[in-house]
Amino acid sequence: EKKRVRHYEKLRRDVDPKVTWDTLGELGDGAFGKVYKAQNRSNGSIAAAKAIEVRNEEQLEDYVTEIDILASCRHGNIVSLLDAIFFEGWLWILIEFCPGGALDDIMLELERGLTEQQISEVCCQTLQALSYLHQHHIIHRDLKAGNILLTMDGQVKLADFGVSAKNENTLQKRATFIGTPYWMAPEVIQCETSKDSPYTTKADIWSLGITLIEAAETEPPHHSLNPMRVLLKITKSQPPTLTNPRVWSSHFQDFLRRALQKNPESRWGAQQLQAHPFAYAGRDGRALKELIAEAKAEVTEE
Ligand SMILES: COc1ccc(Nc2ncnc(-c3cccnc3Nc3cc(NC(=O)c4cccc(C(F)(F)F)c4)ccc3C)n2)cc1
Repeated sequence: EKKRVRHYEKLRRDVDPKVTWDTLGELGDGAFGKVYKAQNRSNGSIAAAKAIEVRNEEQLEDYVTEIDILASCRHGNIVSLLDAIFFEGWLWILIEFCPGGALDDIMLELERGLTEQQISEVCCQTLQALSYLHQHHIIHRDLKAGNILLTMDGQVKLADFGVSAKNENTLQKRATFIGTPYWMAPEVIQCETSKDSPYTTKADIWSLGITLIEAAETEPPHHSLNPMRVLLKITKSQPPTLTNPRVWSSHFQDFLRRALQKNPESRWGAQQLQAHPFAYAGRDGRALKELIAEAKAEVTEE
């Protein structure tokens, strides 16, 4: 019968990506397909390009949600969509290239955590991205240092390299293969059905708290436990705190207390936390610029 071909506003069809984009080299081989660095032949802009093999229209539908979210998110602290092309069974998603890479890779490179000033700058800019997403009723669901990208001038760009499509129906599929649970909020693990779904925007705030501990200590709490044990630990234990509180300010510790409330109702929201002194101190941005310079310098030294 006639193949149903839907039209998606942001998706170009039957255009060979090679006509617009020149692939420069591989960026990594993700679980879903290959990721390349690519340059736009006409304006020279650099992109990260994900190529996914799509067997049929219904599988394409899953990925279109990700493209819709990326296309609708216009914010300085969220990665922006440069192009999306479906050509000869391959879906190409191209977003602005962030030369600094992901925050977890930067900590691996430097073999150390961030300073408190650098953490407050990550906190301030990530909160702005979360505020924007939450105002648009989008929940990230997988916030961690591995999904925080940096530009050369120390700007945070929130990304999501996890399984694509951030929508309810894949939530079920997602639920079957739960990602790494270290950053998961207790209510998400307990699937407490608050109203319609276990997730509320507050789940991202818990993950932000865990991500800031990760930025301070290079690993999230309970990182030595296996994923199954972590689910129990998170739901049973008191909220995690910094291992060595003496080396951190009371503002940082108070911020974590507000974000790592086990009851989502008493957990502060993104807007509220943006006014917290710890996030407010991170408005500057210079400390992150130094972090990138160091990480990049290390690479050239090798
Ligand atoms: C190893 O060294 C590096 C150095 C620089 C970079 N820079 C970079 N810059 C931009 N993107 C990437 C990237 C790397 C691996 C896989 N995907 C990447 N970006 C990407 C992200 C997405 N999707 C999202 O980020 C996304 C999807 C759903 C929701 C959201 C959000 F909610 F955050 F808006 C974001 C789609 C397509 C691509 C190519 N990587 C990466 C590794």
